[in-house]
Amino acid sequence: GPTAKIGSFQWVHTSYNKPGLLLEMVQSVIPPITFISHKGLAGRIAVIGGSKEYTGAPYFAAISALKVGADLSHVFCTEGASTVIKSYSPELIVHPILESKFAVHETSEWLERMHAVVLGPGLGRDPVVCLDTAKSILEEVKKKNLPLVVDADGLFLVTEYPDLIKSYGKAILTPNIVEFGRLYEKTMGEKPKPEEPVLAVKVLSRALGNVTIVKKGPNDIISDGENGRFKVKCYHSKERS
Ligand SMILES: NC(=O)C1=CN([C@@H]2O[C@H](COP(=O)(O)OP(=O)(O)OC[C@H]3O[C@@H](n4cnc5c(N)ncnc54)[C@H](OP(=O)(O)O)[C@@H]3O)[C@@H](O)[C@H]2O)[C@@H](O)CC1
Ligand SMILES: Nc1ncnc2c1ncn2[C@@H]1O[C@H](COP(=O)(O)OP(=O)(O)OP(=O)(O)O)[C@@H](O)[C@H]1O
Repeated sequence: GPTAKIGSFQWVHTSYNKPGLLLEMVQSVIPPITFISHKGLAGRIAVIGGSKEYTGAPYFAAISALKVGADLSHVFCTEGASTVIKSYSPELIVHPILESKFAVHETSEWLERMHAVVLGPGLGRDPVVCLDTAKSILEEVKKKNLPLVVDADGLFLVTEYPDLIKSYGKAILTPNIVEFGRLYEKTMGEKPKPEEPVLAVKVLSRALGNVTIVKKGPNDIISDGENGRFKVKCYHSKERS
């Protein structure tokens, strides 16, 4: 299939046959540099995640947003994670508010200015922080109609309450094989059939009202239940990123 080189990774996009299409798609999302733009216009990202135990995952999500071109990256985490994440990088803006009783309100005010949200990396599964606060924050994200990526413990939350994400067209779920299996079983009432991995992703996406699912693995399988069903194969060293 056609290939495009991005950094040291080579991606093969298997269902489109036009050479260079992926590169064109990437170019189309890069904003032009002009003299009238200012810091923030190329992307303000919110990462909801980070707990006493897990500080790496939210850091990587937030710093990756900056590395691919966003201007500002905020992390909304617990007190215990905050100083650690701040000291990984002076570039991140870190709000230690997830345990505050005003967490939802305060986060929601910040969300007014955000362009996209990532929910779940390193969030943990605390009944209050994850199942209560993060749940309410997800509702706020939906009210504001913001693009949303749900990963890690955000997927745990969504597996507890699949209706939370149902038919939210701006959601992208990024389960690994284990997270996918749990969400599939909860939603479909049976385990996914391993012999039909692509169909399983499509079926789950449909059952959740066509949210986009990126099932990670040796082949990432991406589907919105209808169009653009494809596999992305990633050729690089076995060391993963
Ligand atoms: N540095 C940080 O801040 C990070 C923070 N993170 C945080 O960690 C927390 C727990 O997340 P988790 O994935 O370890 O636990 P869970 O979902 O219970 O699964 C455990 C079971 O699933 C299996 N298994 C797992 N992955 C698999 C795979 N890809 N492919 C195949 N099998 C796989 C695994 O099998 P095993 O390897 O033991 O054989 C085991 O049986 C969560 O709070 C998250 O936010 C992480 O996101 C990482 C970095
Ligand atoms: N067996 C594999 N061989 C090569 N690359 C893989 C393999 N499995 C996963 N990957 C790559 O690693 C990425 C993350 O998939 P993985 O299954 O490790 O998810 P994860 O456990 O949620 O990891 P992370 O928390 O780092 O996102 C995939 O998108 C893919 O690019």
